[in-house]
Amino acid sequence: MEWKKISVLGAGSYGKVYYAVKIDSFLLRASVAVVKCADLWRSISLQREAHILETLRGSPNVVQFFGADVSIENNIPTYNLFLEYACGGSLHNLINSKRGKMSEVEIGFYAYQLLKGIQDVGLHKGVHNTQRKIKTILDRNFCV
Ligand SMILES: Nc1ncnc2c1ncn2[C@@H]1O[C@H](COP(=O)(O)OP(=O)(O)OP(=O)(O)O)[C@@H](O)[C@H]1O
Repeated sequence: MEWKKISVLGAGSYGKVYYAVKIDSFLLRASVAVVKCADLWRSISLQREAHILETLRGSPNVVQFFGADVSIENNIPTYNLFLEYACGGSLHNLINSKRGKMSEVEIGFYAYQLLKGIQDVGLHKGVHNTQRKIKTILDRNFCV
């Protein structure tokens, strides 16, 4: 059973981000994920991200890490990092869609969850001393 890349969600400096599905025809079940892809030779930042997310598995305010592998795409070894799909898009896009205007209640709502996520990252020994970048993406309930 393989993940099938369906569409491009975005891109980072390392490569592209895809929406992907995996169909289990035996159990009649479909799973969705996000796949971040980079040429293997320039995937060090993604590998580091995988390591950090691995140590944060189970944290409710951090996107879940499903695993990583290497595949051959157009004869090029490609590193794939599989993540929980956050269907709400990025907090940055949400703020832009509101032309930068948010109520105090909304700001408090997102700030609280953001701080909870940062706390999870900060509490984890494995992430200590690692340069951290926090990306805020939203789930279907518009929670960080
Ligand atoms: N788990 C996810 N669920 C939904 N969309 C995602 C997810 N992860 C990333 N994306 C989408 O892909 C885009 C790029 O992702 P990513 O966070 O890796 O890039 P970046 O942080 O902008 O890049 P860089 O790390 O090079 O600065 C995001 O802006 C977002 O739209």
